[in-house]
Amino acid sequence: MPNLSFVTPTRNSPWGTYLSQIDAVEPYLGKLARWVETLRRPKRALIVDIPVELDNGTIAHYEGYRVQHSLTRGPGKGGVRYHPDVTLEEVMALSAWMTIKNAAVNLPYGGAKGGIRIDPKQCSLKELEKITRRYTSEIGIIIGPQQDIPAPDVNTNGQIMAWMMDTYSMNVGATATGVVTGKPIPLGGSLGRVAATGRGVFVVGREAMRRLNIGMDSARIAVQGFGNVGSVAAKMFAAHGAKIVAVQDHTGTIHNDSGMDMSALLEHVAQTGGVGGFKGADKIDNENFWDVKTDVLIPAALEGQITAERARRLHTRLVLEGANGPTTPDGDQVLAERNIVVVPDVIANAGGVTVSYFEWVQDFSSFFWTEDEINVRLDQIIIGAFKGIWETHEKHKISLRTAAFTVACTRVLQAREERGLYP
Ligand SMILES: NC(=O)C1=CN([C@@H]2O[C@H](COP(=O)(O)OP(=O)(O)OC[C@H]3O[C@@H](n4cnc5c(N)ncnc54)[C@H](OP(=O)(O)O)[C@@H]3O)[C@@H](O)[C@H]2O)C=CC1
Ligand SMILES: O=C(O)CCC(=O)C(=O)O
Repeated sequence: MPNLSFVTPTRNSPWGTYLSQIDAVEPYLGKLARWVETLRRPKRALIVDIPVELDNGTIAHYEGYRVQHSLTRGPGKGGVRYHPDVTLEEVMALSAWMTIKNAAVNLPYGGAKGGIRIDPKQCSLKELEKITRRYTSEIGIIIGPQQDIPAPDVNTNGQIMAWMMDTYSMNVGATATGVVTGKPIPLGGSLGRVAATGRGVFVVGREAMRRLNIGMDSARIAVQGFGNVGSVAAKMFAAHGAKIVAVQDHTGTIHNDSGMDMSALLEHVAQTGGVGGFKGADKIDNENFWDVKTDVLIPAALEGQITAERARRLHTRLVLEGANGPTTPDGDQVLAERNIVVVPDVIANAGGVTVSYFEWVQDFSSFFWTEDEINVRLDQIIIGAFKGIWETHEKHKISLRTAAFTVACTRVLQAREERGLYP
């Protein structure tokens, strides 16, 4: 492990996972490998204290982060996560995966990510607004439409982006719609952004399934996480004939061997807040989710879910990583030994940031596209990027993850070399 004094990663922790992915790509970088160390260090990491007065009158302090892993190919870009387990180490890894993802689909961005260590389910709407506004002011010294552009991630949404945009705009004295993406449509948001990540998961999955001869009509799919990414992906796969046989979130794990009715499940989740208790499926133990017989498994929750132990139990042919970093290095090794194909996060979930890029471009030009135009362009970019990664995987006989990293790191390090080091 490189000697960064401010984190202590382990082999399967998020930053440790990212570092092992960089180790794997190094032999495929040719002469650019002399620059690889730049990828093992974030360019800039900001830790902020967020003091707020709660509804009961007490003062609470939350820890917030914004990490800009790379600014080599353009401004930082990446979401903001609200979760009680957020740490600097996790945000560093998430920001580094943004560098790789943005380069893998050739968007003109570096990579960044932010987060607050908080359980937003315990906060009132008023408290959430205060926390978001204070966090935005604190990280305001490093974000901006040309510097670093946040977006939604776990437990953040259009409302939070609206507060961030408003706070930043008040602080700079001008409306700056391009400072965040994933905004509501009336504030310069883009059509198609809410569904974009799940749509990208579906499009990449369909491309991979075609290459692996997995028929859509007969495909059995399990999804972990039924939020923005998992629910849209599940709905799209079901609409194209696949069977969603298992779904898991914090409220439980449900299973139906004949496939579930997605409209009814979405309705149930809208009413009750989770998949638990859904009448159209049986409840099973959470750990048994990993034993369900499937063709495609979509982890769409958090990091570190597919451990070596779970990877040994999977009955599937394809893992489609909707979440960022869901597979540990040990899990990845077991999947490779078992010939289970993994389409990595950095391409499988790149649809969201791609439409964020469209939103940013639309905000700058103040000219807005139709949803059809957005979806056609999204599909073109994602399918083209996946094709290039697949060809690299076949050419070097390497995993799709190492192939995606080869394409992306080559772009980042070429830019690094051409920019040079000194002001
Ligand atoms: N939103 C986006 O545009 C993008 C998101 N991603 C990644 O996709 C993943 C999901 O993000 P998103 O859908 O936006 O987040 P959401 O907050 O919308 O949903 C997260 C989902 O995961 C569930 N979940 C959380 N922890 C667990 C767990 N331990 N076991 C089972 N389920 C769990 C949540 O359940 P519950 O509600 O019950 O807590 C919820 O259903 C993350 O890794 C994120 O970084 C990647 C690219 C873009
Ligand atoms: O839309 C964006 O800018 C970033 C989304 C994100 O955080 C991700 O892709 O993980």
